[in-house]
Amino acid sequence: MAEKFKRVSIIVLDSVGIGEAPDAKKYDDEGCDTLGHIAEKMNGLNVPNMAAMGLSNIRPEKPLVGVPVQEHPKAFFTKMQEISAGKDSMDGHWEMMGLPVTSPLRTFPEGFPDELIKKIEDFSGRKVLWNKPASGTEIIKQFGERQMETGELIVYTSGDSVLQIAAHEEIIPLEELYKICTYARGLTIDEPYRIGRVIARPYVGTSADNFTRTSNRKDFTLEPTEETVMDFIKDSGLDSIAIGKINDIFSGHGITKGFHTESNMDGMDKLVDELKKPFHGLCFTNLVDFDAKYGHRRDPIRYGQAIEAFDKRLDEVLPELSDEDLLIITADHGNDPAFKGTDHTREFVPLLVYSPRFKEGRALPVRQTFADLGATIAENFGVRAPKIGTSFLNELR
Ligand SMILES: O=P(O)(O)O[C@H]1O[C@H](CO)[C@@H](O)[C@H]1O
Ligand SMILES: [Mn+2]
Ligand SMILES: [Mn+2]
Repeated sequence: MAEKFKRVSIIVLDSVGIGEAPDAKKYDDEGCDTLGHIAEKMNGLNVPNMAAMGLSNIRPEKPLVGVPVQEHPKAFFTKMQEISAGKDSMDGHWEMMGLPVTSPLRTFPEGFPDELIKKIEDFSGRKVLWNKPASGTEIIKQFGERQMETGELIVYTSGDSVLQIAAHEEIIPLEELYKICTYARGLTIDEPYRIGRVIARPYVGTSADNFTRTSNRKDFTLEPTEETVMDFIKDSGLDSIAIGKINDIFSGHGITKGFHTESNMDGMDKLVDELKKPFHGLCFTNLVDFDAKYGHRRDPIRYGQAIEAFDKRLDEVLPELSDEDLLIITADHGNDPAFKGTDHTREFVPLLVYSPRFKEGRALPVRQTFADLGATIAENFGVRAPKIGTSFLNELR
């Protein structure tokens, strides 16, 4: 196969947006800017690796505080706009792989209909608590102790198309929680519910002041409605390695090997391990802590520290790359920790494209859809192209 790069590694920094999208108003997200606000709150972001690649060059008109614009950026850089209707992980990742979600998935700002809740109660033999939007860490503070006494299910949602069930691991065993989620997933695939994700949210602890969620979180995502670039890669006999929640997001489709991760750092450990082996194809990593631990929690300082910790781990990634490697750093949506509310924000996402083969990078045109990424990878491996998306492979020289 005459591919340009033998290995393509994508790292999705979950929710690390780079400024409001042109359609942010439609989502009531005007003024959001995940990276920009974090860099301000940190009084400067210390990310030498991404800085050298050209992170601030993506927006020279408003560089990120502490991230100098480079005269000779090491990577090709730009930002991408999302065309999917939603601003959740599923929409973002599917669109990257050529499958935008154009008909909006259902959201339930008033809670889920009684009929659906009743079915979950009948199936589980447990009563449902709350059934409204909430922040996951707050809701277990509020109801965790009660759940420990009564065994009720804490069901909540957000601005996204999600049905989440929080359950204390010692009260509602994991296996039972997953069973209930699988049942709820089955009920909510088609209209009138059509929910993007059912998410199991297990936690442990003895009282409200020490409840902590565990990495046994599990996302039951809708099955992709059509094949994606992931399938095209796998079907061509190439490796398609998934690290973190990628496997859940694609319901295992188009994946030859999937790794569950405990944290961003665990995700980076696994990526470095894979890079040390001679794979041929795609390695697709999602680092979810940015979103789950800091974005939804509206904690800009710890969010910023996590970005700095990630950048430091690039010190171990970069030496593993040869001229036959392409490394792509991007994100799936925004989640500005300095913004109102606790939901995702409609933003551009950064795109850094690096190979040791490049003498120097430069600006790529702003991408009109995340699908340009999938189109580029498909062209690289000579596999079927997605229905939408413009490859920028030829510009990488
Ligand atoms: O507040 P927590 O439980 O982290 O939930 C958040 O996580 C979901 C998935 O990213 C979002 O839709 C939001 O509800
Ligand atoms: Mn996400
Ligand atoms: Mn999220």
